[in-house]
Amino acid sequence: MTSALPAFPAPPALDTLLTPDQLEERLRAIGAERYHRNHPLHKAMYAGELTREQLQAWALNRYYYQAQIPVKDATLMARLPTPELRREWRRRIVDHDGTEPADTPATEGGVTRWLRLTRGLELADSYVTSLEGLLPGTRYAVDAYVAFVRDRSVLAAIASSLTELFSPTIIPERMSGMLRHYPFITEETMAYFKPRLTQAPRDSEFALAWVRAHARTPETQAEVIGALEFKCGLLWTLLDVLDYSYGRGVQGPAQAHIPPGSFVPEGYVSAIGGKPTQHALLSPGA
Ligand SMILES: O=C(O)c1cc(C(=O)O)c2c(n1)C(=O)C(=O)c1cc(C(=O)O)[nH]c1-2
Repeated sequence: MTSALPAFPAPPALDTLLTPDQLEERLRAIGAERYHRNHPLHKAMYAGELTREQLQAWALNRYYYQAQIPVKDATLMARLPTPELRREWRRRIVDHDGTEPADTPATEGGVTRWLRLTRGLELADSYVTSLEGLLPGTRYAVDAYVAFVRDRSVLAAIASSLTELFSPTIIPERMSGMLRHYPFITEETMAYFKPRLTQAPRDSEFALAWVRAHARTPETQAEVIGALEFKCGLLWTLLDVLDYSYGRGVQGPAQAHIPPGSFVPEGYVSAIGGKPTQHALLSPGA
């Protein structure tokens, strides 16, 4: 039995056909307006206005995005029709999952590098990877990305990765702001981000060229625009749910709405009651 309503209906066609340059201009305008670089929580983060516990919550939740990116890419790769496209997507999976120690070159993947950040913030790997303390909103938003690339056209799926066109703007401001403002953040804990500065432009240039070449009707151009809007909304939502759940700065605990079962930092207990998630933290000396 097929369901009556598609999970992600295609948006209505554009009124006019855009040239590839006009389409790219539209996509860049969407990024300038909607990318999570403009989210108030991102700005507060690199301005040094968050507490260590709020950064723990961010890193813990964003781990799920990192962990599901290779799942998303493998889902898409299975749908790609040519060896050239599959090779391109295979490299993305290797970037995130790494290679075997015996492989040449043996590379650490992005998911493992993310754990350096969560460890630097004193979260235990076992707690982070168990996904136990995730906010439900994080889980729904990230799962929607995997479902989107599974259910929509290959063109829309490829276009949904185009937020990476804009990540080279957000990563340097996040890295330098965090290193400057938080004494417990070091180059080592931020190691995840450096390789992304070369990986993201390479990946997004390929995806952009492919989209420019293949979105040549008002229908497909609308799909591409809709895919990028969907993805910007997803990244925005990841920050919205953190903001709502943990608040910002020293006022955070008084503003917090932590859902039952999600990570409860020690500093939130007097405001919200309940118990802190002690097993979330590295044991001293670990
Ligand atoms: O730090 C960021 O703000 C940021 C943003 C994005 C993005 O724009 O989707 C990605 C990443 N990082 C990232 O690290 C990453 O591996 C990644 C993969 C993808 C994707 O859609 O395939 N986006 C992103």
